[in-house]
Amino acid sequence: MTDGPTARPADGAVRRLLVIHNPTAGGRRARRLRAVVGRLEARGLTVDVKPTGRRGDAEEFARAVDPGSVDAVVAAGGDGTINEVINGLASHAASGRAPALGIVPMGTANVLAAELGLPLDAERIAAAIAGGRRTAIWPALANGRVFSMMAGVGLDARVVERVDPRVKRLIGKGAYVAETLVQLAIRPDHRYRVTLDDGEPQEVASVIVAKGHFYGGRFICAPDARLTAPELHVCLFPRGGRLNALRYVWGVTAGRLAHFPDYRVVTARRVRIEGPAGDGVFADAVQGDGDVLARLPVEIALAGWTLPVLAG
Ligand SMILES: Nc1ncnc2c1ncn2[C@@H]1O[C@H](COP(=O)(O)OP(=O)(O)OP(=O)(O)O)[C@@H](O)[C@H]1O
Repeated sequence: MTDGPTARPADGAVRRLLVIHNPTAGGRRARRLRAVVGRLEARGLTVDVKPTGRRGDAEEFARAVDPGSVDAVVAAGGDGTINEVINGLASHAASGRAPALGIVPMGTANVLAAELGLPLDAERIAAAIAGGRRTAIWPALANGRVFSMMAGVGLDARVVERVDPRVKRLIGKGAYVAETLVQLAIRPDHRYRVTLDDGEPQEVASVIVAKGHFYGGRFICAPDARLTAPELHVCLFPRGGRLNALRYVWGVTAGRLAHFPDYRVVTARRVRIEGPAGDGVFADAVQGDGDVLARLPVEIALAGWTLPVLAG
């Protein structure tokens, strides 16, 4: 992908950075960020750190960036903050002028960092950012909102929607395990209609639309999905009821999904998901990159542009 007419270094080097930092992410791992910034400055980079004050700030800060004045926008936070930054960079990327995205993983699961093979120690994070090696990823849209790794409808969206951020801060990933158990016990048995491209609608209990092959940490639902491929991998969990939900959760966590005769992964360019009217107030949630991104019905498709990511 080309960078367009900016004043960026012709050699693609990364010299000027805007770091967008969620100070509430991942139990406040501020020390990691300080260490990374120190190492970047020691390498001669100009680093401007902007902390977010509330949800939505990261997206606004990234959207307001002048692509001619920074070489990279670094998201320092969890997958939710990275997702916001990517949404903010979307219009720049659509016109081929996006600064590269850098990542300082500070979240609970850090799925995007895992997918890109990014390190977690300060020295190697700084080296990946300063090194300037870019990987072009193909994000997708769910009702116009960008996601880079996965969108889900059904049990996982319900867990994402209901997990208590305070519990997440206290016990990290355990909060998702606890909320999954709660939802397995209390969640109504909803069914969804999924239409892939111009095919016939099919009924499922849950669906995950994957751009990357890791899910919820380092579980794998769509083994062949790649961020760098312009393709959606649609994971279909057809059977309803609590026992099947439990079986699917076990299949994902134990790496046994591929052995389930009813589980399928198919590729598509467009996915439409419709569902019940939820609890009567809100339609069921659609999670994207681990946050609620939309509500049903949802149209999912490739965004149609690539984003350069500093992947080391
Ligand atoms: N200053 C802030 N105060 C409150 N919420 C924020 C702030 N900045 C960002 N957010 C929101 O907090 C949510 C969670 O943040 P983030 O994903 O960065 O961290 P996390 O929840 O610790 O990690 P993970 O997503 O891996 O579980 C995001 O959806 C983001 O929009």
